[in-house]
Amino acid sequence: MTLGELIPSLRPALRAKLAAGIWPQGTTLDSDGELHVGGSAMTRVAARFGTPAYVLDEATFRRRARQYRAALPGVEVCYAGKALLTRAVARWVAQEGLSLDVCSAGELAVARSVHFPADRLILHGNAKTPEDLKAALDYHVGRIVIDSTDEISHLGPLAHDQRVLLRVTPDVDGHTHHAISTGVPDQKFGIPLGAATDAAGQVLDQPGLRLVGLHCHIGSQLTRIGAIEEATRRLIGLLATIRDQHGIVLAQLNIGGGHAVRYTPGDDGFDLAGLAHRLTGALAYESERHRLPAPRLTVEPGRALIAQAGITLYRVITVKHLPGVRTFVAVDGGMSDNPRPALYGARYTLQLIGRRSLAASHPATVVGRHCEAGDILARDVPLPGDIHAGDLLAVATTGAYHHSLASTYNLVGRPPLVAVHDGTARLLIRRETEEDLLTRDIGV
Ligand SMILES: Cc1ncc(COP(=O)(O)O)c(C=O)c1O
Ligand SMILES: N[C@@H](CCCC[NH3+])C(=O)O
Repeated sequence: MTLGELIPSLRPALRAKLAAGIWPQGTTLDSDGELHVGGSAMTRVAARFGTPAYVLDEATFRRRARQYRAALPGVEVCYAGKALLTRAVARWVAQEGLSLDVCSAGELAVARSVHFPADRLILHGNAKTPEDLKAALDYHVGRIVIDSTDEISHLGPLAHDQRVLLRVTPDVDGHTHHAISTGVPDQKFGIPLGAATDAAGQVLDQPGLRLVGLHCHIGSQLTRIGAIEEATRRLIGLLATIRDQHGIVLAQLNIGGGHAVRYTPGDDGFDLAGLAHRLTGALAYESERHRLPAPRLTVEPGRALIAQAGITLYRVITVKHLPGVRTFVAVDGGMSDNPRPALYGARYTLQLIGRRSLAASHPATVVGRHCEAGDILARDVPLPGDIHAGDLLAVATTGAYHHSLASTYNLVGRPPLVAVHDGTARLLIRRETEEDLLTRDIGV
């Protein structure tokens, strides 16, 4: 029996400190190492659903959604479903009054399955297939964001009074990892600023399309709000040029998402209040300068709404101490459930859970079970020196781009996604089984 169990009034004092703003809201670590998320004990979740497991705290997501709506009054907040989309998440998005960005017929099918309001859906994609476009037109999605001049001729003949935005590359560097930097000329998304006025003319020539605004998205995990402000200013300038050239005033300006979150205590956060302030100023100034009515703004955060709501639970399988080299702690997941370290050099905050260790912390490298030396989940993170096989580890801030980026590499089935709320835990996505994997393998 732990001290906390013997003397319940001592429990708060015995709680260990968790880094602020990284774990789901209200997460606590008890004196016995139990981690509570959304009122559920994570050792019980691990026992019930197995490991690895993604856990998602509904209240954290809803709170972030409300914070966004409160910080940006009058601005449409559109959740970018690519970060994590399931039917439950789509319902939460609908209930919180957000719009939803989908970027494939598959994501649209999830939205459709919960009757997500079509007028609050925005379809994205730099290479939408005929199936993507057909699905969007069938469901009458509110807006399609045109990404290329080819797409104008693909979509135009199929559409009837379809509202569209034009995605423009504003030539603004978001100063983020090059793989997720999309505001600069040398990347695949959008139409260059210099070509956008002509492209707008091509859209206006299509009787089936109704051009209602412009879009830009300069990248992901952005910390510099000045870059988003600059892109906004440039696009308002473009609205004026389009008015001057084509005699049409576009009413909508979607400035994308990309707002950063903190994965480790040392990371820069994102100044949402600062962004709101700078956008209000930029919108008023540029609209006045160009004698334009202020367009309705849309923001499209994915990560900033859902990353902090998620954690991942792993079981330690082996520990290798290589003297003078490093300690490798190998867990039962890896790059198939989290490719972000391999893709972007991402770093995380980890916690041993399920027991309290008094051993001193040492740097260890947490690796996965896949057949790649680069299958590293966390390099040189402090873990108790007595960590051993059978221990449980929790990794914070895994709500965004984990489940959605997962693969079945080495034919390891993808983990379940468990939602926690008010002390209950329920399965949103079940674990992928060997039978699931074999079902698609139909040629013998
Ligand atoms: C068009 C568009 N909107 C929104 C997002 C959401 O990005 P994030 O999750 O970084 O907010 C993305 C992804 O970068 C995107 O491509
Ligand atoms: N997958 C990236 C974000 C991509 C954003 C989508 N355009 C990440 O995990 O950081």
